[in-house]
Amino acid sequence: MTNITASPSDAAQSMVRFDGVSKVFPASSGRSAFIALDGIDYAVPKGAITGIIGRSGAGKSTLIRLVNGLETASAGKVVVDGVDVGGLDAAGLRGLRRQVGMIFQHFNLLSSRTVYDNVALPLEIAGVDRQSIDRRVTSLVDLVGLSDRARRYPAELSGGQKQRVGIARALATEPKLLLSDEATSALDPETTQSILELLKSINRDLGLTVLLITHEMEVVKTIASQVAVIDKGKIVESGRTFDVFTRPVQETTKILLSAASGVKLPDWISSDLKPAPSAGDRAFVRLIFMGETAFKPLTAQLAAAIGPDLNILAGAIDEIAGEPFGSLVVAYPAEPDMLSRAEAFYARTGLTTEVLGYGA
Ligand SMILES: Nc1ncnc2c1ncn2[C@@H]1O[C@H](COP(=O)(O)OP(=O)(O)OP(=O)(O)O)[C@@H](O)[C@H]1O
Repeated sequence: MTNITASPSDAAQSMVRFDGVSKVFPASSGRSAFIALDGIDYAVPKGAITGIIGRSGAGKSTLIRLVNGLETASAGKVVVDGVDVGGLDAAGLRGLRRQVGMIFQHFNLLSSRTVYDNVALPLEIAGVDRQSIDRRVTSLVDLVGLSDRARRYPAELSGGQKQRVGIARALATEPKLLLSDEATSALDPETTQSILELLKSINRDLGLTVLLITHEMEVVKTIASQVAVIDKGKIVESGRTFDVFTRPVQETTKILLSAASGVKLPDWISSDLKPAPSAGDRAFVRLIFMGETAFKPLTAQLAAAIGPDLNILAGAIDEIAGEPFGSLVVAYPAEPDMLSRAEAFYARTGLTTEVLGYGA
């Protein structure tokens, strides 16, 4: 298991730290007690966009709701910018929620209030004076590109515009941390991209830390520099998005990412592959191009090293967390001299490879 354990030096660098956090929902009306989170140790770095991914029911929502005190931990500590959330009284929690904004899948806007008044609401609750509210709301509505819609009601807005209002409202109290709970899951792909661009620019320009949960791998791949994978209430893998997406270790991660990164072999090939070669078989190998190797003409060199028996089956070039990433699936005879020539070539060029199996 790869895991980020906060050391004293990175404690100062983390916006959120989960220290041995568990959450047990007690038994109720015929349901037995349920362990939703089980010993989470994880540090969310300051200033970054971090994604939490996992299957439905893995514990993502529970984890994120612990950060702003919407849930309380059954064991362990959740520390937000140095403050132990479990130790806060009601006034402390109100203060925390000014520091931690949140956006939701279904926007959660008040339908009876205009765009302007929805964004103003957290400031009214915080007792900010009218003039300061006006200044702040005007600039936030402008920041999210809705100046011409400020007097409209939610029902008059598209989904993307509603989420822009949600973002402006979440930023009203100048939080240090923005939590995003499936914020683009109800939006079409084009609108999703525009919301992700907005979140990216807010992260970059305001230095706001973003922690998002999503079942959409594209979202993480597009904007998150860090990712953690949660499965049955445990963090099973975490690290730089590029590393986790290009070299997933855990089976859960591989399944989650299979459609989002690299090239998937057609089923008619992958279902027939064996772990060891028989006479006359070919080796099916995935070549991964990243960093410098993404820009080198290695396919032609591989063809020269293997000869005319090299078969290129599938390929794609992609970008993960802003870094280029290419993947090519090739096949060649699994004969000893051919395999050793290929191995020598991979060693010489530093290409990352994965033997998918052997078959005809
Ligand atoms: N208040 C509750 N009482 C009892 N069980 C709960 C409660 N809230 C969540 N759970 C259970 O805890 C588990 C984790 O739920 P959670 O909503 O955190 O998962 P998730 O990864 O966000 O899933 P999804 O992507 O489907 O929203 C689920 O099995 C859920 O049924």
